[in-house]
Amino acid sequence: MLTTLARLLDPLHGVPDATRQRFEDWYRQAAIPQIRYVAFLTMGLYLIYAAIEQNVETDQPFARFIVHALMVPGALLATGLLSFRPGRQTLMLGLLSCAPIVSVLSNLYFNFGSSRFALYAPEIYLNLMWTFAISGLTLKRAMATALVSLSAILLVTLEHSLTPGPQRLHLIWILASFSFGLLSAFLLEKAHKRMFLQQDSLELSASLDGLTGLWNRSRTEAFLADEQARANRYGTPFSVVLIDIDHFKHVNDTFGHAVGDSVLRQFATLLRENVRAVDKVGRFGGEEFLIVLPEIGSHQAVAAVQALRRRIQAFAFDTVERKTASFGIAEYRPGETLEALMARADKAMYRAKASGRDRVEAL
Ligand SMILES: Nc1nc2c(ncn2[C@@H]2O[C@H](COP(=O)(O)OP(=O)(O)OP(=O)(O)O)[C@@H](O)[C@H]2O)c(=O)[nH]1
Repeated sequence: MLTTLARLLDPLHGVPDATRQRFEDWYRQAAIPQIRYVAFLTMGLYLIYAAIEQNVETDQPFARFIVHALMVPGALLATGLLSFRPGRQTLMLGLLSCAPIVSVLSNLYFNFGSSRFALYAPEIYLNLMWTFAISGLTLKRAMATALVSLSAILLVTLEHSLTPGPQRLHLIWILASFSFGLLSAFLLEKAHKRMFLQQDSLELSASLDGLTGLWNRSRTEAFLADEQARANRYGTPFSVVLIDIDHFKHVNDTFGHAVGDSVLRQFATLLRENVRAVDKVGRFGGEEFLIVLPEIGSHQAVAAVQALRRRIQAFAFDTVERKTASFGIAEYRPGETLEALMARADKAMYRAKASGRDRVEAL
């Protein structure tokens, strides 16, 4: 019940930290173009605003010009330009979080107390909405920025708002813009989180083998390529094991395809449960499987795979009881192609078959 409620408020509630981190990275990348265009557009609008303001009879026209034509547009221009620099995104978000606060403070400094305040106050409301709904900040950051702005506004205007008069209307508009802004930011973030989770589960199901739930062939090959890149970069070893169930055709022919499928599923579970968490187990096709073993050479791989072979040999499969498999191990040789590595594993596996099956061979 509580978990359902928490999930309703935050679709990422209870997901592992790594998934949350991936969401944050994904969200940041998605928000960058939005931040860039919103920053440039707002900068343009501020310049128009400053030009109009110069033609209106106001006090402190020079100081207003400095803030509205130089400081705020300057901060927005810097934000927009920094969005092109991947290494400067923290600075960009810092600027983006500070600009609305500076803008609200300047507005209060110039206008509060003057008879023209009602004319200039809408900028403050707009600022709160902007911070939450369109700036591109995450809910957490927008909330921090808007709360600082709101506290400043309340501190400065509260005394006037408490006495009867039009200032009280100002409080209502502040409350309205804050709450509408907060609501849209909350709903937007929720929608983004849902979208991320959907995309994530689509990506995952596209990487899995439908029958066994293991990684499919193309995903396993991608793991292999990652390991090869890591080995070439850091000089760490890794090994692969090609596994083929012995006389599997006999299972299909004797007990039918459904039993064959069930054996494949149980076999897959056995593989998954008897390797390290870092090992990647994939179904390569039919009754053939591949395990990628990071950080270990063929010597250690043989010991690990012998233990796995014994577990399979001793396992009581439904209907067919005993089933064995043949294993071919190859350790990556720096500089060789993945085709060459796989060809050696394949050769080792056929050697295991030729030597009587239920064996482990390394090449
Ligand atoms: N039930 C089922 N059978 C499959 C699946 N994919 C492949 N097969 C069967 O797996 C069998 C593979 O047999 P073979 O490659 O001839 O070899 P084997 O009988 O395992 O004998 P050895 O490999 O020489 O020990 C074939 O009969 C395929 O039809 C599947 O998804 N489900």
